[in-house]
Amino acid sequence: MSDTPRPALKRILLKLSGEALMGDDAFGINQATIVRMVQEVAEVSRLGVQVAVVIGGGNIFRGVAGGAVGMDRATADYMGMLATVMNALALADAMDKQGLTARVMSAIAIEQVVEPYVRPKALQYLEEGKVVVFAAGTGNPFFTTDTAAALRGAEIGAELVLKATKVDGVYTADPHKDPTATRYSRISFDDAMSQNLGIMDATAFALCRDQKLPIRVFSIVKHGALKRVVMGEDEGTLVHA
Ligand SMILES: Nc1ncnc2c1ncn2[C@@H]1O[C@H](COP(=O)(O)OP(=O)(O)OP(=O)(O)O)[C@@H](O)[C@H]1O
Ligand SMILES: O=c1ccn([C@@H]2O[C@H](COP(=O)(O)O)[C@@H](O)[C@H]2O)c(=O)[nH]1
Repeated sequence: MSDTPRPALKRILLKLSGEALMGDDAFGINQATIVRMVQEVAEVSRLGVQVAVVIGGGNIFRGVAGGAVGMDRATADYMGMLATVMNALALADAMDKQGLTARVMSAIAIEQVVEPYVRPKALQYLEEGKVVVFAAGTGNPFFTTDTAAALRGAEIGAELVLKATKVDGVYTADPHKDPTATRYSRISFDDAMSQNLGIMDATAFALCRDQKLPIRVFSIVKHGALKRVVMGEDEGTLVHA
């Protein structure tokens, strides 16, 4: 019998920040960065963990920014959702190149480009060991891909939502703005919401809280951090019920 450590999780929902895809660039997708991120995903997928991904779009377009310059907010949000479809296609392409089998499923019907989100089909792909990339967020304006991650995570019965971002956890304040901010190793949903911690939106926190679906926030920039989370090691911040 092998004594190789086994993953602590069977099925995860990984939220990848769109902004993290930029690497050190000003916008868009940095090729070396996406390849490195996909290597980390491939490592946990090959351990037998079922991986579903929700990808953000902040590296290409944010509806709230479009709204701020006078564009109709809902129209701007649809543009933001389409931006996540572009990221999802790039991610799936990079996954296929690394020997993973990826399937992109969109919350908005664009069937010539990607298949629509159908829950039983997504579950089937996960059981088959394919990586499912959920594109177009929730399919509704006025939401975010963090909320899509909470929603899809609950729908597929993920044990944990992993928010992979540029910071290494939840801080007392935005660490990019307040250098004195300190990191929590764990925090309850109620405390995160009552303190208005901007790492995720309140809708995402509330949905995960109600569904008793914990979130772990960790750095996708830190090599090996994703695997450490999957192996049940202490990494980043746990947000719990
Ligand atoms: N209390 C906090 N703790 C940690 N980070 C925080 C906090 N408040 C705000 N932030 C900011 O939240 C950012 C993380 O958000 P991130 O870019 O991953 O989310 P996102 O907006 O969903 O991403 P994207 O839209 O690019 O997919 C961090 O880079 C950090 O600057
Ligand atoms: O369910 C959703 C998800 C996203 N949007 C719009 O897309 C952009 C990009 O998503 P991020 O979560 O910011 O990465 C977002 O700003 C919204 O404009 C949406 O409308 N509905």
